[in-house]
Amino acid sequence: MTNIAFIGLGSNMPDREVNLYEAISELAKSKDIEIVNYSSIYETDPVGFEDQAQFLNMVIQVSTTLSSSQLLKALLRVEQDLGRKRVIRWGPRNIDLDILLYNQENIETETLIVPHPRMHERAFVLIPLLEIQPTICLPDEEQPLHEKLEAIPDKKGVRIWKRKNGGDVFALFESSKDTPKKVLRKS
Ligand SMILES: Nc1ncnc2c1ncn2[C@@H]1O[C@H](COP(=O)(O)OP(=O)(O)OP(=O)(O)O)[C@@H](O)[C@H]1O
Ligand SMILES: Nc1nc2c(c(=O)[nH]1)N=C(CO)CN2
Repeated sequence: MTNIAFIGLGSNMPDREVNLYEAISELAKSKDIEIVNYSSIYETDPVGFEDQAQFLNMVIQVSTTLSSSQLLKALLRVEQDLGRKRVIRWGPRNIDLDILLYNQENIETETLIVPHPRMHERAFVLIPLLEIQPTICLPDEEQPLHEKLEAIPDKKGVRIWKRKNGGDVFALFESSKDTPKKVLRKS
């Protein structure tokens, strides 16, 4: 069975762009995960714990044969492989991967809550998610998510960093070499 999930990515430790690229590249290597769409990259003001560097955030859409718990394990493994260290809750991280939505299921286990419990109050999640899927709703909800975004007072804290080029590839530029790295081909 093929499942559709939306994953939120964030990084606020250098090199932020490369961290996002490497996480996406690691996920794309899995035979069980196909990346089918992705947002632009946004630079965002930290929320929750504000005394830290600005983040780069984006959202990707995946098609996967993994269950939600297997997908979480895969995300945690990528975070581990990229050397993520948890010091302060909501503090600086080189990479953070969150399952935002998994099919249109409500999931609650000891280790996994989907939809992500804070996504509806985070412009840094909703703006890239709605870029991919403008009419998306939370499971069992009539209200489209864009209406929840309109209710979030401060959206200034989310600014385009690298617009998805709309072509058939999403090109990330390494800050040093400035050579595009083809990360994904849109299916
Ligand atoms: N939807 C989800 N996506 C990812 N992790 C989740 C989710 N729901 C629960 N978790 C659990 O949260 C744990 C801690 O996640 P993490 O330290 O990355 O939180 P955070 O990203 O800093 O904060 P937030 O959850 O507010 O984004 C993970 O080990 C995982 O077991
Ligand atoms: N702008 C921004 N702020 C955050 C972020 C994030 O990804 N972007 N992640 C957090 C914990 O998951 C807490 N605060």
